[in-house]
Amino acid sequence: MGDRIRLSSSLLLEQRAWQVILDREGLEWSQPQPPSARGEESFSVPTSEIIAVEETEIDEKQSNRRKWRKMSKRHAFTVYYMKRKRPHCWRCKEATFWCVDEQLCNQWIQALKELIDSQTSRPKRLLVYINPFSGKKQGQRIYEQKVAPLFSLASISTEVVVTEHANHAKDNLSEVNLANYDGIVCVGGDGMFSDVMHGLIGRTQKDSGVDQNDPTAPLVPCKTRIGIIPAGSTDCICYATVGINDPVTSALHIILGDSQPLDVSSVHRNKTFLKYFVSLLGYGFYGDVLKDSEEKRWMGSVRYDFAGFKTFLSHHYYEGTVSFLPATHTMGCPRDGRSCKTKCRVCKQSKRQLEQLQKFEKDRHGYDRRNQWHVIRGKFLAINAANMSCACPRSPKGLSPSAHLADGCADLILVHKCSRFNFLRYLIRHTNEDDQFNFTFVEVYRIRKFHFTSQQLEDSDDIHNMQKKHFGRFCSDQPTCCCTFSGSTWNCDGETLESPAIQVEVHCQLIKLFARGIEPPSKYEESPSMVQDRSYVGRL
Ligand SMILES: Nc1ncnc2c1ncn2[C@@H]1O[C@H](COP(=O)(O)OP(=O)(O)OP(=O)(O)O)[C@@H](O)[C@H]1O
Repeated sequence: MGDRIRLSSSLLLEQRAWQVILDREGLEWSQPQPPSARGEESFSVPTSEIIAVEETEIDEKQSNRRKWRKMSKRHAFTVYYMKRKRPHCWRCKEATFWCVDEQLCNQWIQALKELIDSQTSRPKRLLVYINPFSGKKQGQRIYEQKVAPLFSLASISTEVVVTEHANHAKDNLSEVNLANYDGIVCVGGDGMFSDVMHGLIGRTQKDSGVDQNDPTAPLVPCKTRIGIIPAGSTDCICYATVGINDPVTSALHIILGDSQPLDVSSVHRNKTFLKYFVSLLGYGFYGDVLKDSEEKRWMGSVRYDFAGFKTFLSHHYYEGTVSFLPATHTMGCPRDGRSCKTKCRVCKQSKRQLEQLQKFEKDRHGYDRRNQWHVIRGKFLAINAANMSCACPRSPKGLSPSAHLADGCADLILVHKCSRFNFLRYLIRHTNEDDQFNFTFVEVYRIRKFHFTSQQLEDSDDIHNMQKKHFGRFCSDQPTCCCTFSGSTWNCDGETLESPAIQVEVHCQLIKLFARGIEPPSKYEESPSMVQDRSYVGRL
């Protein structure tokens, strides 16, 4: 605790007397004379984890309790704070302290309010977009029952927009006055997040006069943070940045004003902007699974397993050229086993070094980077660019377990043509402890930029004519292959993208989320056992 004590009083909690101390570091309560059987009891909540304070309404039953009869008047205040329930899962807890007089009670409430207000990173006004059709169509219910009461407890005002069509949030963000809000919240899945992200990045570039179609234009980072309340059928971005898909935990990250910078990659074809992604851009296997699953939406969530199995059996491979610029500014590499954690040092240092490198490249205008590009021609079962680990409940370590959220890099994973059995071994390694990159047919690089051109496009300027002319070309050297099409689709953060040639660039820390990355397990162990175990949310 800090040395500047603001308040120190003897207060009652759960009918026992405690010495309660408040300073700028937080709130601490301990037993002045611990009963010998119980041993010393002391609890603390850091300021950054105090959610709210309220004067407590005292009902008849409470005021008639034996201990209270000694006091002439009854006054109490309740402190709401964040408690780690299990790894990555947070809850709002409460502790009610009883004071001997009204003046003391008001003094405590005032001091706690001042302390909470000193947390300037916390949002006061939020713009909330809810997709009513996300996942199991529970978005609105989840928001109203689990999230809105917490926002109101934390005195956050909200403007809620229930989306009426695809891209509603994106379109809306092009015209709202962003200065009116401290953050944007999306309630839905990865698609909804993507809508909000595209809206916010597009708006920021437009306001700054940056042309998104220019692949060489440095993008302006967005100031407004985005919060994700997971309610979709796929919530991978929330999982990879918070560690769990839990609406209450995400709401608490927003309330406490967490901030997690995130890299965003842009996808262009020549001078046309196509899309942004923060998680995965996958061609071949992951593109085909997505395309097939989109055609089978009527199957519900089982469509992903079905499409995955079918795509695995079809075993298509794709020919093309990948060229990439390796990341030289970062001290991390894809197989170093150093996963991205809260306050990641790799991300911080990489950002600093990238800024120096970009300044050097700018100063030496015309600096020839061509000789630094690597070129790989081949036949690929999958080409994946992972901007983050891409961990999800199905694959808790993700496609690239050591990829970082904010280091200005992506991990480019090239899975060359191999037997079905070997490809199955590769896929299985995403679910166990073994290194999924330890195969001769898998290459992985940490990169800043990459280009891909499919074989068809290299052969001709007109891809459509080429598909007709060379139909089945890729099957010709694999007689058993039953392939009836020659190009794959890109899986761009769960949205399909058709383009036989793309240019990708990672933009370091372009956006910020209300999150803090993955907390190490020690954080959970440090969390104090609490005197009261009444969950605020549990009562809602
Ligand atoms: N009211 C609406 N009607 C139809 N589509 C909408 C609506 N609001 C948002 N969308 C679109 O729905 C898409 C998917 O949304 P979201 O990711 O929230 O749900 P999901 O169930 O997880 O989706 P998916 O199953 O595609 O992963 C988004 O691209 C978004 O633009």
